[in-house]
Amino acid sequence: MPGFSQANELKSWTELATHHKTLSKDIVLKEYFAKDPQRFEKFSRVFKNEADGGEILFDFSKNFLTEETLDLLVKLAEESGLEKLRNDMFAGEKINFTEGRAVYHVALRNTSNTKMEVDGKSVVDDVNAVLEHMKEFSEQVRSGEWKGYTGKKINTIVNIGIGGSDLGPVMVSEALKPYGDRNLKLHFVSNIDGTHIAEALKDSDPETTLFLVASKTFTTAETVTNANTAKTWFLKTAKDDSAIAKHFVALSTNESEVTKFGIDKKNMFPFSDWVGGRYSVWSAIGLSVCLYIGYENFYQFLAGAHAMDQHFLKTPLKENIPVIGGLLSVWYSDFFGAQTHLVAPFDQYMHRFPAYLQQLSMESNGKAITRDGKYVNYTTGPILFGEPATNAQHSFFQLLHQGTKLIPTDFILAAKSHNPVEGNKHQRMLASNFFAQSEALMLGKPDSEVKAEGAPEELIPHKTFLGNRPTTSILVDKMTPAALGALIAYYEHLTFTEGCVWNINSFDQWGVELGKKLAVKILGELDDGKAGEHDGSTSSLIEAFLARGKL
Ligand SMILES: O=P(O)(O)OC[C@H]1O[C@H](O)[C@@H](O)[C@@H](O)[C@@H]1O
Repeated sequence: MPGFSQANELKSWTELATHHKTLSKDIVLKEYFAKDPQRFEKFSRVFKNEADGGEILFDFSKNFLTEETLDLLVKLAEESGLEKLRNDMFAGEKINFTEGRAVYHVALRNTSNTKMEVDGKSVVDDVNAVLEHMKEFSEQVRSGEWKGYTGKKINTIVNIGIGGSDLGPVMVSEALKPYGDRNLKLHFVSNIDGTHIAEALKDSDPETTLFLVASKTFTTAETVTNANTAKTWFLKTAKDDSAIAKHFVALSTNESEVTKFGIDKKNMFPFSDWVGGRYSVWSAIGLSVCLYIGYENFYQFLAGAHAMDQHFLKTPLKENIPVIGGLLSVWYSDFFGAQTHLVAPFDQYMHRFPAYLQQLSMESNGKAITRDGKYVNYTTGPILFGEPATNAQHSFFQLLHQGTKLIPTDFILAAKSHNPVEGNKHQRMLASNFFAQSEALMLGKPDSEVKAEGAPEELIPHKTFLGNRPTTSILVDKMTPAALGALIAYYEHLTFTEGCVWNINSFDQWGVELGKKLAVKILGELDDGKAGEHDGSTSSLIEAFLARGKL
């Protein structure tokens, strides 16, 4: 445990509160840029990705910060014990103390084969053995050497998993679609809603479909139910249990449940309990990605994340990109009263990125209890949301520009498009929006300008934009596997930084357990056709469902 309980007991927190009083009255971003021609240089950082030689430019200069702010925020990180907690994570210490586990997803992408141990035992060989198995298997499936039970090549992959066993694989395979094998059809089935599996099966042929049952625990009701439905569907045609080995593989930590389900141990891709669900795309859970983009690209994805890990581990805090991102988030949440964090990728392939980040951020830092068991005296994890731009501009950006809420926003763009259609015209239009939005959010539109445009007097307030809305712009060279890996690792370490300052355990998820237990009890009542003891609303709703939903 660190030497403090509540973050707001720290000296730097009090100093930040005093600093905030003056800064919040004074800061007008456009004026700060006019006053300081070096502002961009001071508050932007370039990440050099050793994995593929690419760069990512993080421009923090359109945020509410001065050199004093940054110094105080760095002091806050130091006082909160960020360096120790970070080093403990990289040393395989059990920093997820409520579950007695190490937090070691960084060991899954240890492409430099650095010594990494848990309980004094190296994990490097085990990690590499699974990667080797993934390589061999993905090459067999992609080449057609791996055949279905009737001797046909696999052309459809159905990943059955939910939460961290779904969001990472689906997001990454969408984001890296330009690297995908278009002869492979991918489906991701997560929802217990029968529609999800039914639609995937309608589109599949049992002779050529491979099911990946992805579940860390292999006890998640949705996944086990969907996997059993898939097995029944498959056996209806295949008839023979021995055919399962060619069509079902498991990605899991739970060998006994996997074998009970009927999947052979040799078709199981294991990982360890020190991999949290929302950090598991780097593990065997990423097999669908590996199959789709091929092992070399998957390895590059890991290497890009590893490069960001090294940056996070070794760079002084003031230059440390994810640390700055995390500290800014704390700054907005706890001193400016921001409730949200918007992430808008200007990249259609990244359309599931905000959904992925929702689990990463909100499952990690949606907590209110400090590491020593007290209720926090301040606000913690923001509500993260987002949509790809420019679509988002045409829906909810109205609230960003003229609403009453402060919404710290990240904009992400890759300079080089994978599809430079029409002589790159689309890309130039996309990029012009990326620049225009952050500029407009900062500059606003004063009433004098609206007036000069000839707007009638009564419309002037409606057409005025106050501006001074903070944004972080993230410019990637090209969205390669290594760039995406680094970008995800950036958000992971940003989330880590926030959780450390707030002194909460970012690595458990007890909050999702309650709903699961209650649902099991009510399922029994639905099976019996009678509502049990509930409040008036719940019983009536159950009765109404039973009356209307009869098959
Ligand atoms: O991989 P599993 O074990 O099926 O878990 C799937 C999901 O279940 C729960 O909702 C949480 O624990 C998530 O963090 C997890 O990702």
